[in-house]
Amino acid sequence: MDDVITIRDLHFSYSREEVLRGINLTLKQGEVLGILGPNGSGKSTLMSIICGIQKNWSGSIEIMGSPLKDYTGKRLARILSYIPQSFDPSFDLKVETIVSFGRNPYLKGLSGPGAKDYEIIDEVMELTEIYGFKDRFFSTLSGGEKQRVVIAKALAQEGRILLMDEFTSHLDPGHSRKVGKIATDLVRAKGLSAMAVFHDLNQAIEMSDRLVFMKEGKIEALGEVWETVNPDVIWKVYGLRAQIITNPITELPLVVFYD
Ligand SMILES: Nc1ncnc2c1ncn2[C@@H]1O[C@H](COP(=O)(O)OP(=O)(O)OP(=O)(O)O)[C@@H](O)[C@H]1O
Repeated sequence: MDDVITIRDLHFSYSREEVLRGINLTLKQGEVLGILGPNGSGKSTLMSIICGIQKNWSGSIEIMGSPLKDYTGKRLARILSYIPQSFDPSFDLKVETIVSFGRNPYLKGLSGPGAKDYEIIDEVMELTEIYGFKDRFFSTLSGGEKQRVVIAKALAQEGRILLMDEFTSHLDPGHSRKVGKIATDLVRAKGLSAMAVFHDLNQAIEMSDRLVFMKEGKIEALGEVWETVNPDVIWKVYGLRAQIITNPITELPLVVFYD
């Protein structure tokens, strides 16, 4: 498998204290890489560096074989789609308009989206089950509905790499599974690659090919699910005692906490 993102010795600090302290990891073509770790361990910071929001980092990051620092914003946006934890537009806009922003990296000059763009916009709104309220204003939606709009916008961007930061955390269990599955099925069907931050360990196990456990800006464990999910790692990372059993349906690890 080729690597679509390669990160070597990444360091970053917002002020004096380092938040990322020597991160080494790769995202392989076609995989979902789940990122786990307690609050403040640096997961969102890592995502925001990869998608070009945070700048003053040191180390090396290559995306599709080119240094991240060589990308323009528009070129990066055609490759990377970022789904943040929350999205707060400064103006209240209709759902369809927000989803259509996903097509911006493809538009020329001041021209708006064309027929082909609208085909894609409609398709992703159907997929994420928001088509029914495409003419409503964003501010009138529930938290979970808003999150589905943000996911649709990212899908409309058609990046080869999806970066998803706790992207199902506002969703009810039904939509969380459904939207999670849409994203991972899409990654697999279209040969995309994804990095996704999770807090729910069992959801991360189900959705990911490999897992990264972060703690205090460092990687504690990295590898396939059965290699990384064990009581020692969970104790070190979260300070929680857990037993790992085999999920009788998926045959994947199932984490049961007993603290
Ligand atoms: N804009 C900022 N300015 C200063 N410090 C920040 C800023 N954003 C994050 N931090 C700090 O950086 C550290 C890592 O934060 P980050 O948001 O990356 O963690 P996280 O693992 O994503 O946490 P969570 O699970 O709570 O979302 C934390 O100590 C946080 O307080």
